[in-house]
Amino acid sequence: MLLTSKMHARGCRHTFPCKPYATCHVSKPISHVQQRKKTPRLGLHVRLLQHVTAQASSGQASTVREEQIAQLQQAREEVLENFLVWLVTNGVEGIGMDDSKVALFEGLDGERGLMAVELIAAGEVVLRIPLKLALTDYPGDEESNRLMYEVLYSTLHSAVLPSGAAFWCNAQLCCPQVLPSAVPSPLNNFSWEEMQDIQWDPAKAEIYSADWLMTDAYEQASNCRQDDSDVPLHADAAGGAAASQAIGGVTMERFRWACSVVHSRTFANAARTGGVGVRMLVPLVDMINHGGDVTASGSMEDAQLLPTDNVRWDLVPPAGSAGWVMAVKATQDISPDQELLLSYGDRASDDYFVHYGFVPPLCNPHEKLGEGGAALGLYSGLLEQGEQEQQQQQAALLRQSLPTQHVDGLEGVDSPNTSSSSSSSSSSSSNSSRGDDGSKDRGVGAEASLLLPGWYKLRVHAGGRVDGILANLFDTAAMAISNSSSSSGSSSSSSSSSSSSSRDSSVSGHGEDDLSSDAAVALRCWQLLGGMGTPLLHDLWLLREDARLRGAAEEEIWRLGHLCREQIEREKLVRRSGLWHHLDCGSASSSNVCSSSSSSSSSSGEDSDSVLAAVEHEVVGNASPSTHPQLPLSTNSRLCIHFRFSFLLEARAVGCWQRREQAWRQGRKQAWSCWQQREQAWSCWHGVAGRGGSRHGGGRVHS
Ligand SMILES: C[S@@+](CC[C@H](N)C(=O)[O-])C[C@H]1O[C@@H](n2cnc3c(N)ncnc32)[C@H](O)[C@@H]1O
Repeated sequence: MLLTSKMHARGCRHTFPCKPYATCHVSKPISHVQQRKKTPRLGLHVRLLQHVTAQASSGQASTVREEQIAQLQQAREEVLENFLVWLVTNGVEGIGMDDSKVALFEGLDGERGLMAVELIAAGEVVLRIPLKLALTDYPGDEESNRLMYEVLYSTLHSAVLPSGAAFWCNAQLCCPQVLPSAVPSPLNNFSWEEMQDIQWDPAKAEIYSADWLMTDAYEQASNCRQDDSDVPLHADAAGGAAASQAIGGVTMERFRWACSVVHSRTFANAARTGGVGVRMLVPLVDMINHGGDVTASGSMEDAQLLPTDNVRWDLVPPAGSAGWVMAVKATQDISPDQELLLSYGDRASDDYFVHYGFVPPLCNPHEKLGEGGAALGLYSGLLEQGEQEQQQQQAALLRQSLPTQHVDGLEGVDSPNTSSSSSSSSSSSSNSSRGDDGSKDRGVGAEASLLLPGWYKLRVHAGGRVDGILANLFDTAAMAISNSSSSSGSSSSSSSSSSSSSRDSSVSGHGEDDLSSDAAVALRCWQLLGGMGTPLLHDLWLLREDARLRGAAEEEIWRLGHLCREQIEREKLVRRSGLWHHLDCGSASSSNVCSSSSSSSSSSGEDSDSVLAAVEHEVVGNASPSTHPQLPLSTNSRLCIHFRFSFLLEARAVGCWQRREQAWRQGRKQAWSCWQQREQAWSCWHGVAGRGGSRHGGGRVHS
């Protein structure tokens, strides 16, 4: 079914090098391989950028740089032109011809994509790619270049190696450089030092574990080869045997590259029986960049989401002599010059960061909302190993007390029956190292003590990961606990007769506990942020200075300056609140959130005040770009900072807002009056969580 090496060889020899455009009647290929000056994105092709940056900092004459850039551009243009010709000669429709509405482009950062050159109407099929050109993992397909990929890295040893060999073979023969030389993700190209710069433990853990799996897979496959053993590495005997054949000549580096290509550029359809069906790397479709959802107003306080993707793909069954085709269809009108964007799925930011090497622009509403997949690390690290069993039992108890529609996905939450006691016991064991144990909490000020009960109720022990369903569950759990307590007129321990009374009341009331649970999330954000070495304001300031040094557009510099100013305001708010001192879970926390100097030097309020003032002076005073050892930022550092900022502050906070928004929308006046009463306290929490500045904006009227 798929293109054989022979066909490739024929196509290559006779088509590309000799008469590229005449042969396939492409009359305007060059204009279709458009150069477009795009706003630089995160997730750049590092090698090229590093090259250019190195030249820049070595102070060589700009003409040398320009020449090099021109040469590189020319080489890349050629690659794309050859690729276009290859596509057209192999039956791809919708690109490269006079009447084509779609063109390939390459941004100055080296990222390619597809764009409309003419108006495309919603519903129109814009591209048709014969699936014979794809690399798939469809097992029965003898002709295919098997990309035996089965979602988990652990199976890659029987997967990518065979495909790798075949795949490179194909690529050699058609357009080798069309695939990126390195996928700009931490998995692929972060040094050890850069890894430390990530500062977000769940993401790091994911990278380490994927790294381990890749290494392990490679080693197992190599051993298999060395032993000349026929023992399959995988339950699928064909895959195992293929792996043993294909390892020859494939270096570890190449193997890792193949894994990241597979991860960042393949699509899978859904299997009839559920789960992933056939995984495909489809040329050209793999050039389409991601467009995710945004909130309608651009503010995370808005619950209405708008998709920014404008195309989707469908598999079209064979008709007549033609085989399977992947059809790319517009899902909304696309005007000329607009980029074609495909949704890679509703994922949390760390998923994009780790596997694709970019962070969605502020803000990604799917941090908490994805079903199961959008896992959050909000509560990671709270659980000591030994507690797991106990927590599972408690979770089982809680299950009984929740409305059944909320139970799916529950992994572990304190039981209503035992919430007080278990909270205090677990807080002493699991949080002692973080300094947020009960003794700290006892010293918290009046406003905070209003909020902290929710924190206890929401203590989550879900193996460190919390997903969207679970996050909502926490609310429900808190509601159930609180309502059953209040209906019985006593504390949470009185909710032991879980079941029916808590079910009923949990459905009707969402107010105070919703706020409490938001506070719990906000507090957790605070703590997590506190665990990071780099102060947020400093991060933001670095981003802005970097943008200025890079000569970024005024708009971008202004935006970053604006974010800095907002953050300064938040930090001032937190200082004024008094909560600052009470909730200081250690000097790292305070300095991290609220100062721009290193954690060790800023544990005292005065120190950090003066640093804040200094940054304020720089930011507000719009001083000329500062010199700083980290400047200009490397691509990876910039990516890390965006990740920290976007993921931790904005995304984490959105959960609080969305849930409150929900309460408002559902007309829960109780929630609103509660909100008003706690206005003061909330400004503090939201200052911490990063949404304080815009809370009053947007003209929303609640009565
Ligand atoms: C399927 S490929 C898309 C084509 C890719 N731009 C290229 O040049 O080959 C996925 C990669 O494109 C980049 N990418 C896709 N969507 C992006 C986005 N919204 N922002 C930044 N980079 C994006 C990332 O580097 C990602 O790993």
